[in-house]
Amino acid sequence: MSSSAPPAISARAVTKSFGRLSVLRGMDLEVRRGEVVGLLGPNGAGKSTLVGAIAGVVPGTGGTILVENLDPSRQRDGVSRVLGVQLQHPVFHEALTVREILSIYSRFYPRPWPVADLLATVGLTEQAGTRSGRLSGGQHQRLALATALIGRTPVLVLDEFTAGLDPYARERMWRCIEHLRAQGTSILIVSHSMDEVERLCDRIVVMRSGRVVADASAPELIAKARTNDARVATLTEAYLSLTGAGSSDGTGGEQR
Ligand SMILES: Nc1ncnc2c1ncn2[C@@H]1O[C@H](COP(=O)(O)OP(=O)(O)OP(=O)(O)O)[C@@H](O)[C@H]1O
Repeated sequence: MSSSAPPAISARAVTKSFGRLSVLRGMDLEVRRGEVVGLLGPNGAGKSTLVGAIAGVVPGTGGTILVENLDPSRQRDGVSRVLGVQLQHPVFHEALTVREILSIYSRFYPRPWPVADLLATVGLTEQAGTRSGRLSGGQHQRLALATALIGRTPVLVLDEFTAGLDPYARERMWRCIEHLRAQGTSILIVSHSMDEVERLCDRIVVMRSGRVVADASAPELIAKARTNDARVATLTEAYLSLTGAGSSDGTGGEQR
């Protein structure tokens, strides 16, 4: 891809507060075209808030966000044509079947993934006629991923897309992402799985308390953490070292 092409996603100095809680505190993140980037951070660090801001569904966000040079807060229609998003807790109409939900989503895109093919890809063929309210947790998660993929958009943002999936389904989804990556799709993956980001991502952004604490490849992150602690040998150990071990103590926003 030409180096002059704008990034798939560019977030600069992004801020967001909920009342007195400052959740994003000058967050920077870039996903270049064709790149797969992982976003890691403790519970409450602000990852899903950033995903919502990129999707244009978090009002009152400061800083600059561009998706393929489009502003999600002002150019929602344009952004929705280039960006597929899986939110962390999507809600579907419980009375609609899996096939009906995907058929509705497919109408928003000019060249959607054929529903039957997509059902096979995410392993939901047998549940095509099942109402979404009757799906198991993992099946609901597969449906959520399918709604993000159906537009065959050049940019994807996936928020914990394999959470709750069995190992077989997880492997299947990882292969699907590898296939999309090979086709040049630009992807941001929010995850708590070190295996997942190590396997899929070219680069990993680690955030804490609404800011970036590291942005590098997995081997670079390990090397960086090792300069402070020579015992660091794995990505998990590097992550714990970079974010402060045992840091799931309200490590999200800070009161202003
Ligand atoms: N709509 C909202 N109103 C008030 N506070 C919110 C809202 N959405 C998120 N928050 C708060 O913002 C902080 C960051 O939440 P966010 O969901 O972005 O974290 P996260 O990094 O995605 O966490 P996790 O890993 O647990 O999914 C949390 O303290 C959360 O309670």
